[in-house]
Formats: sequence, structure tokens, C-alpha cells
Amino acid sequence: MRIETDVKLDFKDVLIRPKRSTLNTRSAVDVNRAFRFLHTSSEWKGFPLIAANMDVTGTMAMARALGKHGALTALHKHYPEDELAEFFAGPDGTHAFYSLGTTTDDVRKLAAVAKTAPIRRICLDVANGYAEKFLEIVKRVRDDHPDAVIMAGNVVTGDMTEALIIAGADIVKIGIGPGSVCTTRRVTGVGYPQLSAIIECADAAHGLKGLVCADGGCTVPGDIAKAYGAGADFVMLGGMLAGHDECAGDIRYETRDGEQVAVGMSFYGMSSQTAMKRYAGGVAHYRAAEGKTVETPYRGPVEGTMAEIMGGVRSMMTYIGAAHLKEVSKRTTFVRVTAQTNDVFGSA
Ligand SMILES: NC(=O)C1=CN([C@@H]2O[C@H](COP(=O)(O)OP(=O)(O)OC[C@H]3O[C@@H](n4cnc5c(N)ncnc54)[C@H](OP(=O)(O)O)[C@@H]3O)[C@@H](O)[C@H]2O)C=CC1
Ligand SMILES: Nc1nc2c(ncn2[C@@H]2O[C@H](COP(=O)(O)O)[C@@H](O)[C@H]2O)c(=O)[nH]1
Ligand SMILES: [K+]
Repeated sequence: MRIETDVKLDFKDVLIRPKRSTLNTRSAVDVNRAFRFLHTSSEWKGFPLIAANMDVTGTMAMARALGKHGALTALHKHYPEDELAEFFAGPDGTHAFYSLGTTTDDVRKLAAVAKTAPIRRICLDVANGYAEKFLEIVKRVRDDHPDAVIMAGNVVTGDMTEALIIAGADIVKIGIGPGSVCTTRRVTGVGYPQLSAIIECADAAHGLKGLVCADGGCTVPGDIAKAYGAGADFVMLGGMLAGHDECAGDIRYETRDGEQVAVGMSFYGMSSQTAMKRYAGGVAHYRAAEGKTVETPYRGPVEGTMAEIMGGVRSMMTYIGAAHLKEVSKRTTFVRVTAQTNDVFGSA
């Protein structure tokens, strides 16, 4: 047994210190980034935000809506083959990642879809990116798809970030246990504070000309700003994008003053009992669920939430004098704090 005694930090442990700046308006900053990828010759430019490949948020409707802002969506892996082929052959396919896990059927389905439609972005997603087998699958998908941008994860340490990049990932997805509907830390005791994970993995990835996507744990636009400050190239969101019209799932209505009002929508983890019942016929006898099912408030079109997120990021940039999103991490100084906000009138 060993104990690491350095303090590792979460979003809630820091704030971004303001810096003198020549930027006089939030309209003058550029929230887009242009990336070249290590293993492919392609280039991408846009707002580096990705909707999570969860049933509720990783939808084709989400890809269309976020695509308008230059942001991306990792489609969930349960769409039928023919729907995926049609989608990736069309114009909205450019705003999406094709997601898969590591089963033989996942790999077969990708090959089948890729025969009829161009798959330019692939999200190889497993709960535990530390398995030896995962590296082999990353290598295999890289060999089979030399021109696709490959994002792979999840991990939380520099050593495994490097291994995944060397195996063929262009982007490594960072985060074990920070998610809004995740119960991994509670069930297994495993995890890593997300801000430190981003800082350490971004450093490792950038040293090899790879990129990272901070996945999970953002609860407010300020957390997304902190993730970019910590060195995240992309940020993936589940819970913050749940509850919108573009999500999959039923809206719950209540009658108020004789009128039907939309109030809530369900949201669940991909390792929850809900997901396992739907796709595996139940929780395997040797496993425990590592995700939960919740109801989020119904929030209408995702447009409003995107405006808040992008407005928050723009404002952060003027506070620290970063005209381009690329400069944010260089211009970020975090201060450790013992409190974030004044909640005397509530926390929203
Ligand atoms: N970022 C995070 O913290 C987490 C994210 N998730 C999300 O939920 C999705 C579904 O997760 P889930 O169904 O649990 O698994 P995955 O779909 O990620 O992986 C399943 C494969 O990995 C094997 N495996 C071995 N050890 C583990 C482990 N500790 N946890 C999970 N799988 C393991 C499984 O075998 P076997 O089942 O036989 O053991 C199976 O072959 C993931 O793809 C991910 O998107 C889930 C949990 C954590
Ligand atoms: N441990 C679990 N993690 C999960 C599960 N389903 C999804 N996820 C992860 O959460 C993020 C989204 O996080 P959020 O804080 O933005 O909501 C997602 O991308 C996955 O990595 C789960 O069942 N268990
Ligand atoms: K995910």
C-alpha cells in the first residue's frame, strides 16, 4: 500500500484569478479553436465542446443543434446500423463522433457503417481505459481507420494518456468517476479529482502532440472555463446538456392552473440499472450498477444553454485577457479556495 499525499483538486477547489487585459468587450474574443491531429492529416475548427455519448444526450438532434455553434456530439452507440450510415453520409455527420465500446459486435458494426458512409471521428469509450485489451483495440481501430480522428478513454493519469496516444488515439478522454449520474466512486472507491486529472493528462498528451477531452463533472459554465484553463482541448458534457428538446427521453408534464406544463425529463448513466436493463437484459450477476437514474428539470431548446455556456467562456476570456481560446490555459492562474459562491439566496 502507498499513499500519495499531494493534494489533488476538483473544479470546486479553485477559481481563476483575473488578470490585466486589453480586451474591452466580450464580443471581441474567439471561442473557436483549430486543431491538427497527431495521427491524421485532417484539421478541425470549431467550439471544442462535445455532447456525451449517452442515450439521452448523444442524439442526432443534438448533433444538429450543437453543430450550429461549431460544437460536436458523440452519438451514443445504440443507434441501428442503417440510421448511422444514413446520418454519417449526410451533412450533419461532420458534427459527430461515431461511438463504440470494445465488443466484437461494436467493432463489426463500425466496419459495416464505414463501408457505406465516411466516418471521420471515432469515440472509443469504456469505463476503464486501463485494461491491456483496450490498448490493443485502439491500435486495431487506428489500423482500420487511418484517416479518422480517434478519441479514446477514459483514463486519469499521464502514463495511460501517453500509452493511448502512442497506440493511435489523437484525443484522450479524461475522467473516472466525476459524472453527474456516475456512482463509480461510491461503489468502487476508485477515481481522481477531475481538475488535477485534466492538468496532469493534458501535460502528458501535449508533450506528445496529442490532445485531451475533459469528460464529466462540469456543473456550471464556470467549470467548463476552468477545464479549458487546466489545459483541456475539448470538454465533454452530459448532465449540463440533459433536459432539452434535442435529448432522447420522455418529458414529464404537470397540470398547473389548468395548463399542461413540461417540468422534467429523465437522465441516466450508461452503467446504470436503467441502461443495463435496456441493453443487456439486466445487471450481470458479478457486477454492480455504477450509474444512476435521475429527473432533470425540463429546459426547452438546448440553444439557451449553449448561449449561457458560450457567454460564460467569453466572459472568462476577457477577465484573463485571452483573445483566443487557445491562449486560455497559458493565461490561467488558479487560486485555491475554501468557498466558491455566496449562496445566501440559493445556489442558482
Ligand atoms: N467515466 C467514467 O467514470 C465511467 C463511464 N461509464 C460509461 O458507461 C458506459 C458503460 O459502462 P459499463 O457497462 O460499466 O462498461 P463498458 O461498456 O465501459 O466496458 C465493458 C467492458 O469492459 C470490461 N470491464 C472490466 N473491468 C471493468 C470495470 N471495472 N468497469 C467496467 N467494465 C469493465 C467489461 O467486462 P465485464 O462486464 O465482464 O467485467 C466489458 O467487457 C461506458 O462506456 C462509459 O461511457 C461507466 C462507468 C464509469
Ligand atoms: N461512472 C459512470 N460514469 C458515467 C455513466 N454514464 C456516463 N458516465 C460518464 O459521465 C460523463 C458525463 O458527465 P457529466 O458530469 O457531464 O454528466 C460521460 O461522458 C461518461 O464519461 C455511468 O453510468 N457511470
Ligand atoms: K462519455
